[in-house]
Parts: sequence; structure tokens; C-alpha cells
Amino acid sequence: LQNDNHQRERHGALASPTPPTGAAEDWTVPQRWDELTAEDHWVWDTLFARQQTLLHGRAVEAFGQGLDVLHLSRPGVPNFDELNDKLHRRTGWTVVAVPGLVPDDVFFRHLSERRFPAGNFIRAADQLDYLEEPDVFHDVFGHVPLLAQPDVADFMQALGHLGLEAVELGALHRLARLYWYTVEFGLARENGAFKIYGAGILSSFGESHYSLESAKPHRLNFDLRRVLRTGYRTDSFQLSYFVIDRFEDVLKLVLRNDLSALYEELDRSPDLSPCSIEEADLLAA
Ligand SMILES: C[C@H](O)[C@H](O)C1=Nc2c(nc(N)[nH]c2=O)NC1
Ligand SMILES: [Fe+3]
Repeated sequence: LQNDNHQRERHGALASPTPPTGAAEDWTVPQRWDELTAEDHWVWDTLFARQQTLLHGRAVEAFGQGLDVLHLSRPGVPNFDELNDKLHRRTGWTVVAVPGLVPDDVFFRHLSERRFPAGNFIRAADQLDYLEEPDVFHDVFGHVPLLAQPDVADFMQALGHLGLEAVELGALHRLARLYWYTVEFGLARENGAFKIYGAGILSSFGESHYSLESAKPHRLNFDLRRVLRTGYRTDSFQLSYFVIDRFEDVLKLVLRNDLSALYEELDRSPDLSPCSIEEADLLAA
């Protein structure tokens, strides 16, 4: 089962720099919601029902609250105009449609201006658990509910600015790790128990089980330097998860630290593999 969304751990630019035909300079396209098929809506409803049941008691509370305030439980693929009506009023974010993966600088530019790029397609009905690129279910069900939460909304915009800086500094591989181990595969401690907030887990049936129940992965306390040094796997469930307590703590951490100085410092020590355990690691309990 391939991990349901993302690309190889990066060291070079991703997609070709020029937007595909029909896309704007910033790679956005019209959603054309009324052109979605009954099968597209069936796939959304099937994935939604399965995950909503499974995530009850497994996801952070803010996720369920986000689903409610954004009325995402209504049937069918959400119409972005209606969704943005509610989302923008809450945290100033909007969801924009893109044809698929966009170049890193384009992606982080959007985040830095509180626009979340969502893949304007949905996986096939016979491939509910397999995905090459992030589709609308991963992007809207996995990422958008928490964008209705002010601290997460601020954190994602900060990552946008840090991403643009990292592209300039040639340190994108480090910032991509922070993005990966928080926004995509993050766990949090809530009322003494591990809960899911990473979109890559929230939108994956298999990893929603594995990330909380399997004895295989390491669950480590979030540590900024450790995360920036740690590689990640894109072709399997994660071998390590990093656990935070509160979003505002991580937000303060990335805003208080001069990441560019950190990148230089970390270039002097070896990177860590996704499954390594260090002396200094604090196992999350
Ligand atoms: C940020 C992350 O590391 C990664 O570089 C990217 N993610 C995405 C992307 N493009 C889209 N549409 N969705 C993503 O999640 N481009 C780049
Ligand atoms: Fe994602």
C-alpha cells in the first residue's frame, strides 16, 4: 500500500516551472464543481463516511470541530466557493484548485498568502486506498478542517514564509521535513492520549490505525532540530512520528528560532534516517 499522498524526500525542484495549459500563473484552475461525476461524489462520500467513523476519538478535537463549522459532512465533493465562504470568515484562508502537485515555491507562496492548493481531482473508485498525488479528498478532508483553527491557520502561513526562505537558502529539504512531520504526519497529546492531526494520516484508513495502534513506529517528543535532521519515507507508513502538545507551542518555536542559522548549524551534523533512535530522543508517553 503506497503512502497516500506525497513525493520522494526532495532535494531538487519538483514539477516543471511553467503552469500547464488552462492554469493561471500561480497554477490555479477553476474548480468546475458542476462537471464532477456521480462517481466522483460517491468516492468522496465513501471515503468521508469511512474516515469520519474511524477518526472518532482518534483525531484531535479541533479536527471534528473544523468538519462541523465548515459543514464538510454534507454529501459530495465540497464546492470550494461555499466552503471558502465559511473558511475565510473564520481564519482568512481560502482553498484554491490546482491540477496536481505544484512547484515548491508556488506551493509555499500560496500558503504564505493563506491560500491552500487542493488537487482538483479525486481518486478512482477502484483505488480508494492507493494514491500517487494528493487528491481533493486528501487535501480538503485531511488539511482544511484544521485551517479553521486560528493557531493552525497561523502556523501554516508561517510555514509558507519559511518555505519561501528555505527555497532561497537551498534548505528546502529541511523545511519539507518540518512540514512532513507536522502538517502531514503529526500526532498530538490530548488529555494524556495520542491523537492524530497530520493530514496524511487523517485521510488514510490504514495509517489512522497504524499510527496509534502499531508497536512498530517510534513516537518521539517533538524537537525542532531533531525533525529538521530526520529524513522521511514516502512509500510506506511512517517509521517515526513526532508528538506535540499544543499547536501554539510549535508556532512560537518556529517563529522564535532563526531557522536559517539552524540550517547552517545542522549542516555540520549528519542527517538521521527515518527509523533511527538517538540517545537524546525523548520517547513520547
Ligand atoms: C511542501 C511539500 O514538501 C511539498 O513540497 C509539496 N507539497 C504539495 C505540492 N503541491 C500540491 N498541490 N500539494 C502539496 O501538498 N507541492 C510541493
Ligand atoms: Fe498534504
